Amino acid sequence: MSTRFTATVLGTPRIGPRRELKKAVESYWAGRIDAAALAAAARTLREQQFGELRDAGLDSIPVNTFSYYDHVLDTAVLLGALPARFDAITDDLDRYFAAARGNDIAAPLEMTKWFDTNYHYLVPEISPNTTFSLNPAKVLAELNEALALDLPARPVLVGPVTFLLLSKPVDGSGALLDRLDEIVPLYVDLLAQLKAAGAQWVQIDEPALVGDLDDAILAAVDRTYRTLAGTTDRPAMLVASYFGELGAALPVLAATEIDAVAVDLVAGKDSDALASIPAMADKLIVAGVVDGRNIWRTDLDASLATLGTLLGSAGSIAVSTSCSLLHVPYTLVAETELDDRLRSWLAFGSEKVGEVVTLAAALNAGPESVSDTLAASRAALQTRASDPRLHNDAVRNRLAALGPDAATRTPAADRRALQAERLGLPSLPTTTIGSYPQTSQIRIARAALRKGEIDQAEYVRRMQAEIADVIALQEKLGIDVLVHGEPERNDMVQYFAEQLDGFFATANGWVQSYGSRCVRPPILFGDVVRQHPMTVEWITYAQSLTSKPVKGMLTGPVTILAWSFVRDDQPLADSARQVALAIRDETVDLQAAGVGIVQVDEPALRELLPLRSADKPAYLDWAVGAFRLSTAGVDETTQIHTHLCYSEFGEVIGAIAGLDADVTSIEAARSHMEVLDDLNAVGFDLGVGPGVYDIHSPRVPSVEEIVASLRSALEAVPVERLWVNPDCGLKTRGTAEVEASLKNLVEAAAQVRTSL
Ligand SMILES: Nc1nc2c(c(=O)[nH]1)N[C@@H](CNc1ccc(C(=O)N[C@@H](CCC(=O)N[C@@H](CCC(=O)N[C@@H](CCC(=O)O)C(=O)O)C(=O)O)C(=O)O)cc1)CN2
Ligand code: MET
Ligand SMILES: [Zn+2]
Repeated sequence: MSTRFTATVLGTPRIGPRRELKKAVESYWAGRIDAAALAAAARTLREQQFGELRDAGLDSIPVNTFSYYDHVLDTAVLLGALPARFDAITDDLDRYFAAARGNDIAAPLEMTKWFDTNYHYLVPEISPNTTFSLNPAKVLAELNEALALDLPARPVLVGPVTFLLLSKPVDGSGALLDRLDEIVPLYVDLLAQLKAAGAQWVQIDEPALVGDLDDAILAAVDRTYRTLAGTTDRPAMLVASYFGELGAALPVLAATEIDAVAVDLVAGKDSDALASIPAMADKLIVAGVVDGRNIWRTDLDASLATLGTLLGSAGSIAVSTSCSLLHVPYTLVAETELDDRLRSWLAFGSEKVGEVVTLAAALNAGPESVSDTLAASRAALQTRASDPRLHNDAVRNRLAALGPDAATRTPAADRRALQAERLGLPSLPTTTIGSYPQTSQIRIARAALRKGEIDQAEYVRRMQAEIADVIALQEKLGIDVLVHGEPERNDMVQYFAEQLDGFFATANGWVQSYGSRCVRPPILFGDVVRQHPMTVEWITYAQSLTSKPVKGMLTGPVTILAWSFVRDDQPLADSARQVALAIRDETVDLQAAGVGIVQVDEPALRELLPLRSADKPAYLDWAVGAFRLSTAGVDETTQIHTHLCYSEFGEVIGAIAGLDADVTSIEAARSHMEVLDDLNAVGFDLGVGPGVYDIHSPRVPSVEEIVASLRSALEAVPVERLWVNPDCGLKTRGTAEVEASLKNLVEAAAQVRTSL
């Protein structure tokens, strides 16, 4: 077998340490730079990164983890599987971006969550007419680029089983695993080409195998990897899993001739199973002991112990991250405002690479060879465990004193009548989800405040002016329940985290969310305390400008946790109750300020759903409980709304009903209102606003199509329960298209009302 390596990572961030790729791609879209300039910017980023990984001491370096937009879209291109509607676009790059973002004639591919992360991939569409063909230009180019720098480059591919399981059958396609016979030969061909180009190793990612496995999937794994590993004309083959354990897929893979398996030893529990599989004895285990999903410094002693137990199970061991570093920021070096103690607890991307190298050195040359590093790590873990900021007795006592009724409201039917009387809304009330366009004016004002170029009073004046514009626009359009537009929020999670004790925010900790869009997940490190109201002044200001009701707008506890880096020293459920209490206090303050409707968004409810069925009920139980705790502090005349998006809701439909929110706005435009039937099936009988148009595209929906959506919704939901709203917030859209779309939405609601 080929030379074995000892230290690697499964993948890397790619947006650029200062979001250089985001800026280059957005400049290309805006026509400010050409394709050559974009390619040059991308190449510079890759070469910098390659150099850093090599200099850090990795002896196998992933390539082809770069992407202009998304690696699943790249895989669809690799396999010639873009839908025919993009065929007319002759330029490769423009066709690629059209598939990602849509254009005037063709809708983009759907976007959905990458397993249980906040990264979104584009869902390939496979129709009976899809004729797969191999387009290896990108992976070969990135391989050659790395080999030219004399790097131990390991091309990374999304595996055939995962690719098909993540794709969507369209135009009457049947089970997609049946299409393996068409794509496995392309992988065989590609493996030969990678070998000919000089690749010693290839990494084939099969994260879908950490989900529920049935016999069909296991048979597909067996068939695929017998074929792929059985070809002799190939590099050494690593099959990588992450985000959980391989479980039953592990012995199946081990029985094939693959050379190495990567296991996630942070999220999964494959280490015991590895020991009992004799076939592992001549393979390499790539042990994912450094957490690629979270930002805490690794307990190196514990990792060494884990590695030690694996030593007897395999031919050899390499140290790695649990998954790609795509999900963490580049480096702590960019965080200039952290206090030194906090900093010592953390490891971002480059620090994790350092941990991998240290662990590999300890394995190869003995722990003495890195004793100083091990000692520093131990000391940092100690200061973290003993830091007083981790515990707040007042919060813990408050939570302990809450009875079960703290999460229970008056029965929904009783609330409905009281709220109807208080709010006096027309039938089919119109509303929006919260945010209005985050214009560059708004972001520049925030940047100016940060740099001290304007003071807080000036910042408040500018945000109030934005709020006044948004209120005026909604009044002009004739919307019934108004929002303030969220201009003051850099992000719907970070905004709250910045004001809560127990969290800290990063200055440059950007992580790709989708395409060129990034987030800076806050870091939850201690008990959560709300020191002061977080939204009341903005909402009451907005309410002072109009006689229509303005919704208070909050983010729910599950979503705040899902989009943060969370503490790993207590169950997530406990953290959720602490955050819930802070949100609950905010709802009560909004109510006291006269606000009659409060929306508590939970777009990430589905995202945190565990990947294996056995773990799902316990999650849904605490998640629903935390939401209810956050919303049951108000009295029955206050109408609670929630909002859900970005997912297939099938598996969480029961939980949605369990939230007991008076009104739920839910993404539905792309799924054609099917979600309403699903809600009926679980006896859901509360208010619901199925999104009537897709906000992810700049296209303005016509009155007729919104009318058609509403009529189809009315087949599933009685008029008394139906609300009219877009699919999600409008922050990524332009002002002109928002105004045109909402005008049509109001008009459509009016037409349907008069026809009732
Ligand atoms: N956390 C989170 N996860 C989520 C979502 C979400 O809203 N939040 N929604 C879904 C994903 N959708 C998303 C939609 C939009 C953006 C998004 O627009 N991100 C912005 C950054 C938002 C932000 O933090 N803005 C800051 C900083 C903005 C900035 O770049 N400022 C410039 C200066 C101003 C300028 O030149 O524009 C700078 O610092 O250099 C602010 O407004 O203050 C971006 O990538 O551009 C992200 C995710 C699911 N996951
Ligand atoms: C990703 S869900 C977004 C909800 C939020 N209130 C908004 O409108 O932006
Ligand atoms: Zn949304």
